[in-house]
Amino acid sequence: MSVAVLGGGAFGTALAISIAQVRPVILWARNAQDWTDRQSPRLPDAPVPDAVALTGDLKRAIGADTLLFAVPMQSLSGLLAAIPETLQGKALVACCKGIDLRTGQGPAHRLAETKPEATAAILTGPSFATDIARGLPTALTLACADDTVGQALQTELSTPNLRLYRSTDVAGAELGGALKNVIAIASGACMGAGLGDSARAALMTRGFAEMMRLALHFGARTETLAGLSGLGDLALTCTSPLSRNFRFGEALGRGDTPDATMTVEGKATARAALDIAERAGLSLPITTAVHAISTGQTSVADAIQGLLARPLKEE
Ligand SMILES: NC(=O)C1=CN([C@@H]2O[C@H](COP(=O)(O)OP(=O)(O)OC[C@H]3O[C@@H](n4cnc5c(N)ncnc54)[C@H](O)[C@@H]3O)[C@@H](O)[C@H]2O)C=CC1
Ligand SMILES: O=C(CO)COP(=O)(O)O
Repeated sequence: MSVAVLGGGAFGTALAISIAQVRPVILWARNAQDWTDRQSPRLPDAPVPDAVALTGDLKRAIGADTLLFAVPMQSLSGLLAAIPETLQGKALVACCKGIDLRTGQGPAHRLAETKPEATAAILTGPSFATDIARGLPTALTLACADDTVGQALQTELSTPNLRLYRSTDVAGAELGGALKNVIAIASGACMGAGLGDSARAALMTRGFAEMMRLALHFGARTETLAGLSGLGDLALTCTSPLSRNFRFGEALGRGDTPDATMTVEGKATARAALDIAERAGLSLPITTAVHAISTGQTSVADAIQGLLARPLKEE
């Protein structure tokens, strides 16, 4: 089975580097012609090996049997629109984290709705691209509703440093990976504002409660949220400055201007999560606060004060 990664950013490039250890892989980057020394502008110091066929030809890439979609969540529909071809019988693996603002769908559901002739899956979990590219041990969740396809993908995409755990809970994996980025912004804002580790622990814990509340409403399984794609990724992203969502929140907490060139999935995800929560009649106070600080509607100090002043309730 041939594999192609669509998206030459940090994560797509890192995945291609790792997969190239076990099989030839195509890496499609829309700006491949601008790369220097086979290095992604988004992942410097990690040249792709010769086992990676780097191309700017999308038609060549989608000829592979397994396609990994590693573009930012809000760009996924645009990429799919650039692929009018039928993808009959292929496996489409979403490698992005978020909720589509227009449809309220997670990435695997976007793939499934747009390309019903193919089988959709999602690859998500605690993994910095730089760690994967360096060959450091990483564990991810590979979720596919069709467990037979899931088993095949698990075998096909596991590498010496990429250990994949299989699940059939696509909704849970999608929402865990999406919502953890929102809480990571809150965690960064908390640390940037100097509120301390105890406050961060409270935000992570209550943020996980919001993740569970929303995900279980959409049929997710508790064990999925308590696994790599939920709690695992939450722990990683809320505690490391390698996280762009964390750094974005940290800058806001410090009163600095965040780096506008970074992909920060949690900003759009906060808005999208509030839209689906409102329709579901669910309260997400931390997500609400993150949206407010991310859009400049309130300061971090006022947002934290607002959370502390909420009516007392049972845990
Ligand atoms: N960077 C990381 O450590 C990890 C990232 N992810 C996820 O991977 C997804 C991609 O993020 P990164 O690679 O980190 O972002 P990035 O900012 O490093 O790269 C994004 C890439 O997507 C390309 N792109 C954007 N719109 C496109 C379009 N319409 N068509 C084709 N290419 C397009 C850009 O040119 C860029 O090369 C995100 O959802 C992120 O949450 C998941 C795990 C780890
Ligand atoms: O998803 C990631 C780690 O699992 C990458 O986190 P950031 O998008 O916050 O950099």
